[in-house]
Amino acid sequence: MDKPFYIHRLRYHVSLTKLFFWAFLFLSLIYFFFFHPPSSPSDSSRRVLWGGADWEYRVLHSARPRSRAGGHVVLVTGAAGFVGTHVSAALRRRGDGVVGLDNFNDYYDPALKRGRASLLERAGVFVVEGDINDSMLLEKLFNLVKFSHVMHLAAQAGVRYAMKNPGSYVNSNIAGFVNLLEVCKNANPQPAIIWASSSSVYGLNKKTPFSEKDRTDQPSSLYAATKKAGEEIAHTYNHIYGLSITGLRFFTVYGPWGRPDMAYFFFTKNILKRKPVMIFEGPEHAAVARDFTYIDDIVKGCLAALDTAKKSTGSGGKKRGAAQLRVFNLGNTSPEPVGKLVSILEKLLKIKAKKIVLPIPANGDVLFTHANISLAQRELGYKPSTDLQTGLKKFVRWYLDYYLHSGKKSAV
Ligand SMILES: O=C(O)[C@H]1O[C@H](OP(=O)(O)OP(=O)(O)OC[C@H]2O[C@@H](n3ccc(=O)[nH]c3=O)[C@H](O)[C@@H]2O)[C@H](O)[C@@H](O)[C@@H]1O
Repeated sequence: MDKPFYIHRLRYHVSLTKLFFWAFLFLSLIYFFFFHPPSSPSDSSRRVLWGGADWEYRVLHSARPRSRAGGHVVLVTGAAGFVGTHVSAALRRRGDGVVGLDNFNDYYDPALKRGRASLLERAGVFVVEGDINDSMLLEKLFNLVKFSHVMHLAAQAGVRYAMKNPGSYVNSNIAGFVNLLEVCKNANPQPAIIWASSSSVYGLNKKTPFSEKDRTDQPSSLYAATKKAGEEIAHTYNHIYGLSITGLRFFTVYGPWGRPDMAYFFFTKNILKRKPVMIFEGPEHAAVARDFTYIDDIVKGCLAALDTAKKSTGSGGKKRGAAQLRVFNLGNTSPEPVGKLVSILEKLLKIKAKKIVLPIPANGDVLFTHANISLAQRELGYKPSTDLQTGLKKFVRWYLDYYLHSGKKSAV
């Protein structure tokens, strides 16, 4: 017996609905897997924030050295970062052409990064918003400007965060670094590269003070491992393409406009808010110590590394001769226990800290750092001159001014 007409119509509607449902699901999956931007804090490369005549004018203007004779033309990656801001400002102050690059990721309060970029803007440095993983952007910048140097300070920093977001370290410190070197090696002329390694590469090394000749094959955090990988990658690009590369192993850099994820910074915040600070200690109550190094000393070391860097020898991806490859410790040669850091802050803030002493968690932190700086002293004339008390005094003055007197909210 024939089914009534409305039954056929109903079936037709049901299969049409099913078809739409499956088509929608299929398209959603394609969008999610192929077009959905990744959520890593350091990846903003898919947002196009650059280009256009006005943008090009600003890049070219920023890249122009103050005097036409001499003067370097430097691309500073991570320019809105702590060290990047100070180095960019110092280069510009002495007349070099400086173009900044930063992805303004939200690893810590991006408002602080925007504040640093405004500071640079006023000093005549344009900070391009973009990612070191964006080859098209890097190529565009190198097509516009003949950079003599790249000061590569963009990185995923922080030792302990590597356990939470390992991918961001691989993305910035390895993939991003390789991407930058690929563009540098193809550039004509090739720039000389100075980049930020880290004292953490010494890892479980027991010999102190740490010398550049000591072993660095026992990293105790993924962060340290990616910085060590960077040093090996630098060797390869120097060897194959004739890029001149200088790695700087920074030792716990601190100071005004610093990083809110670092202990001295969030200890200050906690003490002011009457919240406890946790002081880590080693086995048998051994003090955990760092060779805290003040930002102005680090800036001098960075500029000296840039000024003594020899030219790369290759061009357009071809090596034409052996090129310079260097690595230097930039520390303070004066390790101080974390407890001492807290007692200096207590005096400067005139507030007693609520201290909780606890065993150092297995989170990648090392117990002790101490730089031997004789190589940097000899080759760069590097001579740190700021002790922890003096440096923290300057930091606290800035902190109070920036957060309390200006009414800004402190976010970690
Ligand atoms: O110089 C370096 O190689 C590294 O210095 C710092 O790493 P770190 O020395 O661990 O600096 P903080 O995170 O500020 O820690 C300083 C000290 O305070 C200790 N700490 C940290 C946090 C805390 O709650 N309590 C505490 O006692 C740490 O164990 C460490 O000894 C930076 O965060 C890294 O990006 C950099 O590469």
